[in-house]
Amino acid sequence: MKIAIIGVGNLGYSIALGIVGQSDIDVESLYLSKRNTSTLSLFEHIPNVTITSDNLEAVKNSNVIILAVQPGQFDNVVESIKPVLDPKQHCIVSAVTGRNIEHIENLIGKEYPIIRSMPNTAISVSQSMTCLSANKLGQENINCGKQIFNSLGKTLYIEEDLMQAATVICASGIAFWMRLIRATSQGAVQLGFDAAEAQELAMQTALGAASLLVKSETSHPEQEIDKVTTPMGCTISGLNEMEHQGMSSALIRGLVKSYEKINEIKN
Ligand SMILES: NC(=O)C1=CN([C@@H]2O[C@H](COP(=O)(O)OP(=O)(O)OC[C@H]3O[C@@H](n4cnc5c(N)ncnc54)[C@H](OP(=O)(O)O)[C@@H]3O)[C@@H](O)[C@H]2O)C=CC1
Ligand SMILES: O=C(O)[C@@H]1CCC=N1
Repeated sequence: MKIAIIGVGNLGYSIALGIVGQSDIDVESLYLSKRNTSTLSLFEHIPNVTITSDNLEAVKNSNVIILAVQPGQFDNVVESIKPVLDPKQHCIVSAVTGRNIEHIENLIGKEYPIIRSMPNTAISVSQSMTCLSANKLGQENINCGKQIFNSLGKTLYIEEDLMQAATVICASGIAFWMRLIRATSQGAVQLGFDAAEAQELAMQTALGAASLLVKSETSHPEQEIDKVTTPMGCTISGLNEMEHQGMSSALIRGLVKSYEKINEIKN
């Protein structure tokens, strides 16, 4: 694959890190394009990686075009690369929030494979949960997206009308889980651990909890909770207090609030 990432900011940079750190993807070349390339020095001496501020050069020399600019920058960027787009050469993979497939087709035409993707920043460590949807040609070429995103975590193909919800759960979800881990660290410091120890305890326990579900056959959180909550013990006391304080409710309401906000972004 010859890949171009157009817009190498928070997300594009994470995708680039994932791609260069992953030997499972057969990448012949990787173009990283943004206006100010000084932030890309980490990639300077990596074989097959070209850093450029020329989007047209990146697109001409690639066949998978990953778009990772801000929604407000998207239309101008797509219009500017349109003259060098070729439906026989290019598969378009957009990671841009709130710009749906119909919108992209209206900009470039229906004759392109278009894959809409929603990765998260854990793609930099090959642990993204990436949701994908596609137009008809994109579905026929879905392997070009799956080859990349399956190597950098897991993928789920979804109907496009679930993409906003997927963004909240998976992409914003990184921030939500970080805050839960941070709050656990703060509690651990109050209970006597130093900051570094506290973070290690919080991180590894979060990883362990998720791994139990990923690896077990039963895969239901409440079954794992039952194993830990000794009758009249400390776990159930703490857990019930958290629920009295609205933990599940706060999380669900936060997810719904994010969803309401993302739906305010106009196509
Ligand atoms: N951050 C996240 O976790 C996630 C973000 N997203 C989506 O990904 C998209 C990008 O988000 P994020 O990475 O946070 O945003 P950033 O602002 O960090 O990145 C956007 C990048 O685009 C570059 N850019 C802007 N204009 C151009 C242009 N004309 N040509 C080439 N590059 C350009 C900017 O660099 P420069 O100014 O140097 O050109 C910048 O590095 C958004 O649509 C967001 O909704 C999706 C999932 C997760
Ligand atoms: O917060 C946002 O709007 C974007 C979409 C998902 C992650 N960042």
